[in-house]
Amino acid sequence: MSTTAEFFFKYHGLGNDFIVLDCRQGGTDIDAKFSQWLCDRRRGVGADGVLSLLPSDTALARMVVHNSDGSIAEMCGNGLRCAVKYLVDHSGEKPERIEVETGAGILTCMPGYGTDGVAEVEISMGPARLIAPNLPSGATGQPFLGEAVPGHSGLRGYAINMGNPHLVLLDQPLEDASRLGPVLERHPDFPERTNVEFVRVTEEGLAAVVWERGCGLTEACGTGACAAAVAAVLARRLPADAWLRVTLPGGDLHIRVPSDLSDVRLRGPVSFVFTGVVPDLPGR
Ligand SMILES: N[C@H](CCC[C@H](N)C(=O)O)C(=O)O
Repeated sequence: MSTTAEFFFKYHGLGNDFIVLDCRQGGTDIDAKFSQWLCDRRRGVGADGVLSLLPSDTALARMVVHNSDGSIAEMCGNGLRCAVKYLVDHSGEKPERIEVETGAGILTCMPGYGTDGVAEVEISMGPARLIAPNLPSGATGQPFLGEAVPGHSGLRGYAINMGNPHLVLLDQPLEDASRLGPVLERHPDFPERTNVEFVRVTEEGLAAVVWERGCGLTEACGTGACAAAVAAVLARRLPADAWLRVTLPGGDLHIRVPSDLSDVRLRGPVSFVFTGVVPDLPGR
């Protein structure tokens, strides 16, 4: 099924790249096959995901996140920053804040402006959730913090949910991401699969590599950076209520974790790349 969007708009946040489709007029989203094709870096446009913007009764738009494997994610931090740049730059206005409906709730986004429209976006990401119901601790309503990952006794993980699931491995070598990421993404105690963060605590904050659910290794991951910072604060390795720098392969994101975990903040740059005409899916 194609979409009611006539044009696509390509953006990235630190190299985590997305195709934005504005479907608010016709209201028709794409299906898994169409998003897989659009994301194909040889046969399609190429991206880590597709962000469909649909009508919303409660916000400027509802954002649906399609991973490059065609699966749907509840939330995407870098993607929401890209969607905000599209929505604001095409509005003819320069609002201080806008609201977007996501799978993690209605989130408030604060654009920062440069010479070419929105240059940076801060997002109020909402709370970090700590209960992973299928992990052993989840059955008793306890958080999974720094415990041995079932079936991987040498790994200690933090299950942090930012609307989407994350398994954070503090002090795990970043170079293990391509080997261990695909195994842990499909860990049986994460029936919806999970994103996996490999994190080193540094003087300035964190260094992280993320194996993303439904995408694989990416240059950056907004919700992953938030989950990594929450884990480091809970482990008392970094301070709460302070802006922390998370260095990813594509660059730096800044995260602020409140001591009550109620409203995690994500801030980072966003770039427009190009636009094009949405063709019908070949062979359909
Ligand atoms: N692959 C993720 C969605 C995109 C998250 C990431 N790109 C971000 O910036 O938060 C998932 O399935 O949960």
